[in-house]
Amino acid sequence: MAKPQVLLLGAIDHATEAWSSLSSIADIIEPKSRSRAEFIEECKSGAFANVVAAYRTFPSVAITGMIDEELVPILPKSLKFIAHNGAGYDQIDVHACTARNIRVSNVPTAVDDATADVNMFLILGALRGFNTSMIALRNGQWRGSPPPPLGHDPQGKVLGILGMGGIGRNLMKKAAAFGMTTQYYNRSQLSEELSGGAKYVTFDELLATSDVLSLNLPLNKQTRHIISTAEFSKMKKGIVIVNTARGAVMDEDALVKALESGQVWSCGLDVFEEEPKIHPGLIANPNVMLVPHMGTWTVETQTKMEEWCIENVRSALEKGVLKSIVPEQKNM
Ligand SMILES: NC(=O)c1ccc[n+]([C@@H]2O[C@H](COP(=O)([O-])OP(=O)(O)OC[C@H]3O[C@@H](n4cnc5c(N)ncnc54)[C@H](O)[C@@H]3O)[C@@H](O)[C@H]2O)c1
Repeated sequence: MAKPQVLLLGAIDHATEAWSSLSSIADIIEPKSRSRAEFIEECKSGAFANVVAAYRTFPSVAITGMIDEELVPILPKSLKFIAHNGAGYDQIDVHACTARNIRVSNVPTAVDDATADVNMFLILGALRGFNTSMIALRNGQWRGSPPPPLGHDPQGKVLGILGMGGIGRNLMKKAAAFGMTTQYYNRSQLSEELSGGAKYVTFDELLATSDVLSLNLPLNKQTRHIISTAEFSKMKKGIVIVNTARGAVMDEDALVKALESGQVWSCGLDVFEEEPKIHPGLIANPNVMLVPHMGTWTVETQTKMEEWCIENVRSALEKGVLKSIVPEQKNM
Protein backbone atom coordinates (compact mmCIF):
# COMPACT_ATOMS: atom_id res chain seq x y z
CA MET A 1 0.00 0.00 0.00
CA ALA A 2 1.28 3.50 -0.82
CA LYS A 3 2.49 5.52 2.13
CA PRO A 4 0.59 8.70 3.05
CA GLN A 5 2.19 11.92 1.84
CA VAL A 6 3.40 14.74 4.08
CA LEU A 7 3.89 18.22 2.63
CA LEU A 8 6.88 20.08 4.05
CA LEU A 9 6.33 23.84 4.02
CA GLY A 10 9.59 25.37 5.25
CA ALA A 11 12.76 23.68 6.44
CA ILE A 12 13.82 21.24 9.15
CA ASP A 13 17.11 22.63 10.44
CA HIS A 14 17.76 20.76 13.70
CA ALA A 15 15.61 17.70 14.35
CA THR A 16 16.89 15.96 11.24
CA GLU A 17 16.93 12.49 12.81
CA ALA A 18 13.32 12.66 13.96
CA TRP A 19 12.34 13.96 10.54
CA SER A 20 14.21 11.18 8.70
CA SER A 21 12.50 8.58 10.85
CA LEU A 22 9.14 9.83 9.52
CA SER A 23 10.09 8.59 6.09
CA SER A 24 9.44 5.00 7.19
CA ILE A 25 5.75 5.84 7.53
CA ALA A 26 5.30 8.66 4.99
CA ASP A 27 6.52 10.04 1.69
CA ILE A 28 7.70 13.60 2.15
CA ILE A 29 7.08 16.06 -0.67
CA GLU A 30 7.94 19.73 -1.02
CA PRO A 31 6.37 22.46 -3.15
CA LYS A 32 8.26 23.83 -6.15
CA SER A 33 6.53 27.21 -5.73
CA ARG A 34 8.36 30.33 -4.68
CA SER A 35 5.33 32.63 -4.28
CA ARG A 36 1.71 32.44 -3.12
CA ALA A 37 0.44 32.72 -6.72
CA GLU A 38 2.63 29.77 -7.74
CA PHE A 39 1.59 27.79 -4.64
CA ILE A 40 -2.10 28.27 -5.45
CA GLU A 41 -1.45 27.05 -9.01
CA GLU A 42 0.51 24.06 -7.67
CA CYS A 43 -2.39 23.17 -5.34
CA LYS A 44 -4.84 23.43 -8.23
CA SER A 45 -2.61 21.26 -10.46
CA GLY A 46 -3.21 18.27 -8.18
CA ALA A 47 0.48 18.00 -7.22
CA PHE A 48 -0.50 17.54 -3.56
CA ALA A 49 -3.54 15.34 -4.17
CA ASN A 50 -2.37 12.59 -1.75
CA VAL A 51 -1.11 14.81 1.05
CA VAL A 52 -2.64 13.94 4.43
CA ALA A 53 -0.60 16.22 6.70
CA ALA A 54 1.42 19.40 6.26
CA TYR A 55 4.33 20.49 8.45
CA ARG A 56 4.73 24.25 8.26
CA THR A 57 7.11 26.84 9.67
CA PHE A 58 6.54 30.53 10.46
CA PRO A 59 8.82 31.72 7.58
CA SER A 60 7.00 29.48 5.04
CA VAL A 61 4.40 32.25 4.89
CA ALA A 62 6.78 33.85 2.37
CA ILE A 63 5.77 31.10 -0.09
CA THR A 64 2.18 30.24 0.78
CA GLY A 65 1.01 33.51 2.27
CA MET A 66 -1.48 33.27 5.15
CA ILE A 67 -3.43 30.02 5.49
CA ASP A 68 -6.60 32.05 5.13
CA GLU A 69 -10.14 31.89 3.77
CA GLU A 70 -8.81 32.18 0.22
CA LEU A 71 -6.20 29.44 0.49
CA VAL A 72 -7.94 26.84 2.69
CA PRO A 73 -10.60 25.83 0.10
CA ILE A 74 -7.82 25.37 -2.49
CA LEU A 75 -5.77 23.01 -0.29
CA PRO A 76 -5.97 19.34 -1.35
CA LYS A 77 -9.14 17.51 -0.26
CA SER A 78 -6.93 14.76 1.20
CA LEU A 79 -5.33 17.19 3.71
CA LYS A 80 -6.56 16.50 7.23
CA PHE A 81 -3.84 17.97 9.45
CA ILE A 82 -1.67 21.09 9.57
CA ALA A 83 1.16 20.90 12.10
CA HIS A 84 2.45 24.42 12.72
CA ASN A 85 5.92 24.83 14.19
CA GLY A 86 5.28 27.72 16.58
CA ALA A 87 3.23 28.62 19.62
CA GLY A 88 1.40 31.49 17.92
CA TYR A 89 -0.71 30.36 14.97
CA ASP A 90 -2.15 33.70 13.88
CA GLN A 91 -0.96 32.97 10.32
CA ILE A 92 -3.65 30.26 10.14
CA ASP A 93 -7.39 30.91 9.94
CA VAL A 94 -8.46 28.12 12.28
CA HIS A 95 -12.15 28.82 11.65
CA ALA A 96 -11.67 28.25 7.89
CA CYS A 97 -9.72 25.05 8.64
CA THR A 98 -12.45 23.76 10.95
CA ALA A 99 -15.03 24.37 8.21
CA ARG A 100 -12.90 22.16 5.89
CA ASN A 101 -12.39 19.55 8.62
CA ILE A 102 -8.65 20.25 8.79
CA ARG A 103 -7.15 19.92 12.26
CA VAL A 104 -4.41 22.32 13.31
CA SER A 105 -1.72 21.90 15.96
CA ASN A 106 0.77 24.38 17.41
CA VAL A 107 3.84 24.01 19.64
CA PRO A 108 3.11 25.13 23.19
CA THR A 109 5.33 24.46 26.26
CA ALA A 110 8.59 23.91 24.33
CA VAL A 111 8.74 27.68 23.74
CA ASP A 112 8.12 28.77 27.32
CA ASP A 113 11.62 29.08 28.78
CA ALA A 114 13.33 30.76 25.83
CA THR A 115 10.51 33.26 25.27
CA ALA A 116 10.16 34.07 28.97
CA ASP A 117 13.94 34.60 29.09
CA VAL A 118 13.69 37.24 26.33
CA ASN A 119 10.70 38.67 28.17
CA MET A 120 12.79 39.05 31.34
CA PHE A 121 15.73 40.49 29.37
CA LEU A 122 13.39 43.12 27.92
CA ILE A 123 11.91 43.93 31.33
CA LEU A 124 15.36 44.45 32.85
CA GLY A 125 16.69 46.37 29.84
CA ALA A 126 13.64 48.64 29.64
CA LEU A 127 13.53 49.25 33.41
CA ARG A 128 17.22 50.09 33.54
CA GLY A 129 17.14 52.12 30.32
CA PHE A 130 20.25 50.36 29.07
CA ASN A 131 19.68 50.95 25.37
CA THR A 132 20.73 54.62 25.33
CA SER A 133 24.08 54.01 26.99
CA MET A 134 24.78 50.88 24.93
CA ILE A 135 24.38 52.98 21.77
CA ALA A 136 26.54 55.79 23.24
CA LEU A 137 29.33 53.34 24.12
CA ARG A 138 29.47 51.98 20.56
CA ASN A 139 29.64 55.56 19.29
CA GLY A 140 32.71 56.16 21.44
CA GLN A 141 30.83 58.38 23.90
CA TRP A 142 30.92 56.17 27.01
CA ARG A 143 27.50 56.70 28.70
CA GLY A 144 26.63 59.62 26.41
CA SER A 145 26.41 63.30 27.13
CA PRO A 146 24.37 64.14 29.09
CA PRO A 147 24.41 60.69 30.73
CA PRO A 148 21.13 58.78 30.62
CA PRO A 149 18.62 59.15 33.47
CA LEU A 150 18.89 56.65 36.30
CA GLY A 151 16.99 53.41 35.67
CA HIS A 152 14.63 51.51 37.95
CA ASP A 153 15.05 48.29 39.95
CA PRO A 154 12.70 45.35 39.36
CA GLN A 155 12.63 44.66 43.12
CA GLY A 156 9.30 45.59 44.66
CA LYS A 157 7.62 46.37 41.32
CA VAL A 158 4.23 44.97 40.31
CA LEU A 159 4.36 42.94 37.10
CA GLY A 160 1.02 42.73 35.29
CA ILE A 161 0.74 39.78 32.92
CA LEU A 162 -1.93 39.93 30.24
CA GLY A 163 -2.46 36.32 29.11
CA MET A 164 -1.33 33.90 31.80
CA GLY A 165 -0.56 30.86 29.63
CA GLY A 166 2.64 28.84 29.36
CA ILE A 167 4.94 31.81 28.77
CA GLY A 168 3.14 34.12 31.24
CA ARG A 169 3.41 31.54 34.04
CA ASN A 170 7.06 30.85 33.25
CA LEU A 171 7.77 34.59 33.30
CA MET A 172 6.05 34.92 36.68
CA LYS A 173 8.57 32.49 38.23
CA LYS A 174 11.53 34.29 36.68
CA ALA A 175 10.23 37.69 37.76
CA ALA A 176 9.83 36.43 41.34
CA ALA A 177 13.58 35.76 41.44
CA PHE A 178 14.07 39.47 40.68
CA GLY A 179 11.77 40.51 43.52
CA MET A 180 8.72 41.36 41.42
CA THR A 181 5.14 40.62 42.49
CA THR A 182 2.86 39.29 39.75
CA GLN A 183 -0.79 40.01 39.09
CA TYR A 184 -2.59 38.86 35.96
CA TYR A 185 -5.61 39.07 33.76
CA ASN A 186 -6.50 36.05 31.66
CA ARG A 187 -9.50 34.89 29.62
CA SER A 188 -10.39 32.82 32.67
CA GLN A 189 -9.06 32.69 36.23
CA LEU A 190 -6.45 30.00 36.86
CA SER A 191 -6.47 27.44 39.65
CA GLU A 192 -4.49 28.39 42.76
CA GLU A 193 -1.84 25.83 41.80
CA LEU A 194 -1.38 27.16 38.25
CA SER A 195 -1.44 30.82 39.22
CA GLY A 196 1.24 30.23 41.86
CA GLY A 197 -0.44 32.75 44.16
CA ALA A 198 -0.47 35.59 41.59
CA LYS A 199 -3.46 37.88 42.10
CA TYR A 200 -6.25 37.70 39.49
CA VAL A 201 -7.43 41.21 38.64
CA THR A 202 -9.76 42.74 36.06
CA PHE A 203 -8.36 44.05 32.79
CA ASP A 204 -8.80 47.67 33.93
CA GLU A 205 -7.20 46.97 37.32
CA LEU A 206 -4.24 45.38 35.57
CA LEU A 207 -3.75 48.53 33.50
CA ALA A 208 -4.20 50.89 36.44
CA THR A 209 -2.01 49.19 39.03
CA SER A 210 0.92 47.51 37.20
CA ASP A 211 4.41 49.06 37.16
CA VAL A 212 5.41 46.77 34.29
CA LEU A 213 2.89 45.32 31.82
CA SER A 214 3.79 42.18 29.89
CA LEU A 215 1.73 41.09 26.88
CA ASN A 216 1.55 37.30 26.62
CA LEU A 217 -1.72 36.57 24.87
CA PRO A 218 -2.33 35.24 21.35
CA LEU A 219 -3.17 37.50 18.43
CA ASN A 220 -6.65 36.99 17.01
CA LYS A 221 -9.67 39.10 16.05
CA GLN A 222 -10.53 39.70 19.72
CA THR A 223 -7.03 40.70 20.83
CA ARG A 224 -5.89 42.89 17.89
CA HIS A 225 -5.02 46.32 19.38
CA ILE A 226 -6.26 45.24 22.81
CA ILE A 227 -3.79 47.89 24.03
CA SER A 228 -4.42 51.25 22.35
CA THR A 229 -4.95 54.93 23.23
CA ALA A 230 -7.79 54.35 25.71
CA GLU A 231 -5.84 51.64 27.53
CA PHE A 232 -2.61 53.71 27.73
CA SER A 233 -4.61 56.51 29.38
CA LYS A 234 -5.74 54.09 32.13
CA MET A 235 -2.16 53.05 33.00
CA LYS A 236 0.11 54.39 35.73
CA LYS A 237 2.16 57.27 34.38
CA GLY A 238 5.69 56.04 33.63
CA ILE A 239 4.72 52.39 33.10
CA VAL A 240 7.12 50.00 31.33
CA ILE A 241 5.58 47.72 28.69
CA VAL A 242 7.05 44.57 27.17
CA ASN A 243 5.69 42.51 24.31
CA THR A 244 6.89 39.09 23.18
CA ALA A 245 3.44 37.96 21.99
CA ARG A 246 2.59 39.52 18.62
CA GLY A 247 3.09 43.13 17.53
CA ALA A 248 -0.53 43.71 16.59
CA VAL A 249 -1.94 43.06 20.08
CA MET A 250 -0.73 46.62 20.73
CA ASP A 251 -1.44 49.68 18.56
CA GLU A 252 2.09 50.83 17.65
CA ASP A 253 1.02 54.33 16.60
CA ALA A 254 -0.63 54.80 19.98
CA LEU A 255 2.42 53.33 21.73
CA VAL A 256 4.78 55.80 20.04
CA LYS A 257 2.54 58.67 21.17
CA ALA A 258 2.36 57.29 24.72
CA LEU A 259 6.18 57.05 24.79
CA GLU A 260 6.52 60.61 23.50
CA SER A 261 4.12 61.97 26.13
CA GLY A 262 5.93 60.09 28.93
CA GLN A 263 2.80 58.09 29.82
CA VAL A 264 4.93 55.05 28.95
CA TRP A 265 8.48 55.44 30.29
CA SER A 266 10.02 52.72 28.21
CA CYS A 267 9.20 49.52 26.42
CA GLY A 268 10.84 46.29 25.31
CA LEU A 269 9.61 44.68 22.11
CA ASP A 270 10.45 41.38 20.45
CA VAL A 271 7.50 41.55 18.04
CA PHE A 272 6.14 44.23 15.73
CA GLU A 273 2.94 44.97 13.86
CA GLU A 274 4.40 44.64 10.36
CA GLU A 275 7.55 42.57 10.72
CA PRO A 276 10.19 43.13 9.47
CA LYS A 277 9.12 46.78 9.20
CA ILE A 278 9.63 48.75 12.41
CA HIS A 279 7.64 51.87 13.24
CA PRO A 280 9.98 54.87 12.66
CA GLY A 281 8.84 56.32 15.99
CA LEU A 282 10.26 53.26 17.75
CA ILE A 283 13.54 53.34 15.84
CA ALA A 284 13.90 57.04 16.65
CA ASN A 285 13.43 56.49 20.39
CA PRO A 286 16.79 55.36 21.85
CA ASN A 287 15.17 54.53 25.17
CA VAL A 288 13.28 51.50 23.92
CA MET A 289 14.68 47.97 23.71
CA LEU A 290 14.03 46.36 20.32
CA VAL A 291 14.80 42.73 19.48
CA PRO A 292 14.00 41.31 16.01
CA HIS A 293 11.60 38.47 17.00
CA MET A 294 14.14 36.21 18.67
CA GLY A 295 12.00 34.75 21.47
CA THR A 296 12.79 31.14 20.59
CA TRP A 297 16.05 31.79 18.73
CA THR A 298 18.23 29.18 20.46
CA VAL A 299 19.58 25.84 19.24
CA GLU A 300 17.96 23.97 22.14
CA THR A 301 14.52 25.51 21.76
CA GLN A 302 14.42 25.37 17.96
CA THR A 303 15.33 21.67 18.21
CA LYS A 304 12.60 21.01 20.82
CA MET A 305 10.04 22.87 18.69
CA GLU A 306 10.85 20.91 15.54
CA GLU A 307 10.74 17.62 17.47
CA TRP A 308 7.36 18.57 18.97
CA CYS A 309 5.94 19.48 15.58
CA ILE A 310 7.23 16.26 14.02
CA GLU A 311 5.54 14.32 16.86
CA ASN A 312 2.29 15.99 15.84
CA VAL A 313 2.73 14.78 12.27
CA ARG A 314 3.62 11.26 13.46
CA SER A 315 0.64 11.11 15.81
CA ALA A 316 -1.66 12.36 13.03
CA LEU A 317 -0.46 9.64 10.65
CA GLU A 318 -0.33 6.78 13.16
CA LYS A 319 -3.32 7.56 15.38
CA GLY A 320 -5.37 10.08 13.42
CA VAL A 321 -5.06 12.65 16.24
CA LEU A 322 -2.74 15.57 16.89
CA LYS A 323 -0.69 15.71 20.09
CA SER A 324 -1.39 19.41 20.67
CA ILE A 325 -4.46 20.49 18.73
CA VAL A 326 -5.15 24.26 19.03
CA PRO A 327 -7.62 25.24 21.80
CA GLU A 328 -10.32 26.34 19.30
CA GLN A 329 -10.52 22.75 17.97
CA LYS A 330 -10.34 20.89 21.31
CA ASN A 331 -13.83 19.45 20.74
CA MET A 332 -13.34 18.47 17.11
N1 LIG B 1 8.38 36.16 20.55
C1 LIG B 1 8.38 34.87 20.25
O1 LIG B 1 9.32 34.38 19.65
C2 LIG B 1 7.24 34.02 20.69
C3 LIG B 1 7.47 32.68 21.05
C4 LIG B 1 6.41 31.91 21.48
C5 LIG B 1 5.14 32.46 21.56
N2 LIG B 1 4.93 33.75 21.20
C6 LIG B 1 3.59 34.36 21.30
O2 LIG B 1 3.20 34.32 22.66
C7 LIG B 1 1.83 33.99 22.73
C8 LIG B 1 1.55 33.29 24.05
O3 LIG B 1 2.18 32.03 24.02
P1 LIG B 1 1.83 30.90 25.10
O4 LIG B 1 2.57 29.69 24.67
O5 LIG B 1 2.00 31.42 26.46
O6 LIG B 1 0.28 30.70 24.78
P2 LIG B 1 -0.82 30.04 25.74
O7 LIG B 1 -1.93 29.64 24.84
O8 LIG B 1 -0.19 29.04 26.64
O9 LIG B 1 -1.28 31.28 26.64
C9 LIG B 1 -2.03 32.34 26.17
C10 LIG B 1 -2.94 32.81 27.30
O10 LIG B 1 -3.64 33.97 26.86
C11 LIG B 1 -4.97 33.87 27.35
N3 LIG B 1 -5.85 34.71 26.52
C12 LIG B 1 -6.30 34.48 25.28
N4 LIG B 1 -7.09 35.51 24.88
C13 LIG B 1 -7.13 36.39 25.90
C14 LIG B 1 -7.78 37.62 26.11
N5 LIG B 1 -8.55 38.17 25.16
N6 LIG B 1 -7.61 38.26 27.29
C15 LIG B 1 -6.83 37.70 28.25
N7 LIG B 1 -6.19 36.54 28.12
C16 LIG B 1 -6.34 35.88 26.96
C17 LIG B 1 -5.31 32.39 27.26
O11 LIG B 1 -6.38 32.04 28.10
C18 LIG B 1 -3.99 31.77 27.69
O12 LIG B 1 -3.95 31.57 29.09
C19 LIG B 1 1.60 33.09 21.51
O13 LIG B 1 0.26 33.16 21.08
C20 LIG B 1 2.55 33.63 20.49
O14 LIG B 1 1.89 34.54 19.64
C21 LIG B 1 5.96 34.53 20.75
